[in-house]
Amino acid sequence: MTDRIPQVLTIAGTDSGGGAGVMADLKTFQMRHVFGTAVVVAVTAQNTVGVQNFVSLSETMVHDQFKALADDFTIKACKTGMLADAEHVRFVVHNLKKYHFGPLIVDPVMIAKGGAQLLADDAISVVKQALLPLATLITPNIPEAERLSGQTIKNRSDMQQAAQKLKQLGAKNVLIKGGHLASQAAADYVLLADGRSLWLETPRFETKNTHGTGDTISACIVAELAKGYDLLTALKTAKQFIYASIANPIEVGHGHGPLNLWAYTDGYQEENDEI
Ligand SMILES: Nc1ncnc2c1ncn2[C@@H]1O[C@H](COP(=O)(O)OP(=O)(O)OP(=O)(O)O)[C@@H](O)[C@H]1O
Ligand SMILES: Cc1ncc(COP(=O)(O)O)c(N)n1
Repeated sequence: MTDRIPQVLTIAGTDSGGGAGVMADLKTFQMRHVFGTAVVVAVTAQNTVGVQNFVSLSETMVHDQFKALADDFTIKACKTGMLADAEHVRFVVHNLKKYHFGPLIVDPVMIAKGGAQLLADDAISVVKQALLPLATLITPNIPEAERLSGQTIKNRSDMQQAAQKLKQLGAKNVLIKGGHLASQAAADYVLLADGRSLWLETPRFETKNTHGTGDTISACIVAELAKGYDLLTALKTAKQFIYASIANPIEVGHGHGPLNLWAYTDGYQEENDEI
């Protein structure tokens, strides 16, 4: 039997509200025609208004989930999201070194849209020292890039400088998401391993429904890499996917609503039929 469907993995926290974290990742994987699996690091009680509570899983549960997947699946690409604290970052790093899950996208989730802290302060240095050097691509938003690079980011030139610093920390490729920058465009900066750089840009769509945008764009990149596309093609597809998901809003909940993952169409089905 052949592995016709690429299998991918998210290592993150759940969102009971279904818009971010593991749930957003699995929904994105499904929409992008790959088979999604998950190692749950933390469980949040969360909705579109905010995070009410969360608990992280035991060391054994984290290790056992990794082993269960490694024993049975051929994972082509993976990502990390909410990792809770320093201890859990170390558990995850241990497993990422032990097993081969393909290219790793590190989405260094720190603070939820509603303000809840999803990564303890003591974890930042562990992320920098132990996780970043394993990353094929790191995808911080502006506050996360500021924290990791140790510089403030107010404009595009600051984004470019910060990306160089993140590369020096060991991430092979860098995507700094510009959603939090006050600008008319939604402009993200890409610095590639070979030194090439570019801006990925769409119009900014005015909406409060942007819960899970960071999770969704990184999950889409994982899916495209698993299907065999090169990183630049994966990044461009993911940027179009996220724009369509934001610019065709659905109304769910009373706070920052989730994205419309049905909005993007790219003819993937026809392409697939020819295989
Ligand atoms: N209003 C918007 N219109 C269009 N694109 C947007 C908008 N807001 C964010 N984006 C895009 O969505 C992607 C995620 O960006 P953002 O900087 O918001 O990440 P994030 O803070 O990690 O997301 P989140 O915290 O919601 O998960 C980027 O490509 C960004 O440019
Ligand atoms: C489990 C989990 N992971 C990530 C986010 C970030 O998403 P957002 O910034 O849109 O709240 C979240 N809220 N919850």
